[in-house]
Amino acid sequence: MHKRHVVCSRGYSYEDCQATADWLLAQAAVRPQVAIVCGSGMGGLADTLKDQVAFNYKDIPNFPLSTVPGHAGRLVFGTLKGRPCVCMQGRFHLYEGYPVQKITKPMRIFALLGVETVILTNAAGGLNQDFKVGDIMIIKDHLNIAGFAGNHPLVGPNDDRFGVRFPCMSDAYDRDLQQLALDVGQDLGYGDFLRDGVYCVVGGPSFETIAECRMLHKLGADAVGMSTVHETIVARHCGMRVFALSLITNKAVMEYDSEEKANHEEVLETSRVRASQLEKFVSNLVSRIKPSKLSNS
Ligand SMILES: O=P(O)(O)O[C@H]1O[C@H](CO)[C@@H](O)[C@H]1O
Ligand code: HPA
Repeated sequence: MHKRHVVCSRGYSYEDCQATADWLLAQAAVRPQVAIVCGSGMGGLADTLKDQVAFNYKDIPNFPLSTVPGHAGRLVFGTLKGRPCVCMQGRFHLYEGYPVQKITKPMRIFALLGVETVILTNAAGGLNQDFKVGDIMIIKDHLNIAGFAGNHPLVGPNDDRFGVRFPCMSDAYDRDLQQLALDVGQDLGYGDFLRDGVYCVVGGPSFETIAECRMLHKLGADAVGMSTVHETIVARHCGMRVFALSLITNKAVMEYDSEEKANHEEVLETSRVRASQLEKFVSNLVSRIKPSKLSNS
């Protein structure tokens, strides 16, 4: 009982999430069906929303703050090809020092806003040797190595109002949405740089060693990054569908004679180069997602 009180009082309880959702619902007329999270350097996605109502994270009650370059820190409501959406222009990462419950709290708030589908985007290093910088990888599965050891967003008392104690993750990434994204990519002529694969989350903020990259690849990962998986788990826990993609912004360094060095500037530069194609991809995908219930916005 005491333990439950401690966890709830940190600001991640159902009531805390509901209070933030109520505040947002009172400020914005849009009732979003789709939530989009912008990866590093991909904040331009949010700028494509029409009829925007935007909030700086610092002005939203009980919302974390963005601290990473390439993550502006704004929550943008609006429409994308007529579909009501909310977009996180900036996400939170474990290495910023936030507890995993805090970086995933926006997912619970989205569920309480009535969001049905979450689209997560990220920048990632390519481990699969067939991948090239600039490829877009549709995430079909993930490896949550830290999660095996207990650094998992659902650790703590379970609130059944969000979801079940032991949620299934074999269907974490919605297969219909993956197929729809492939169709959208083909229609846009993106076939040459559209892939699918397994994303592995690491804690960061240092990039991986050569031995770590080789290990992750052997374990079945095609791309490595420092986000997304925690958000996926929490979004699934509260019943939302998830589609996720990685932009391969750099090749993971796998050879000892390589002169390459992973760096955040290259990550942001690759995101900039692919920005308009990513925006088209996501907006076309959003326009073709069938809502499961009729919106009143
Ligand atoms: O996953 P997103 O937020 O796109 O950011 C990726 O880019 C940063 C490293 O350059 C890390 O934060 C990594 O996770
Ligand atoms: O190579 C990487 N490793 C981890 N995170 C990343 N985010 C972009 N590129 C990378």
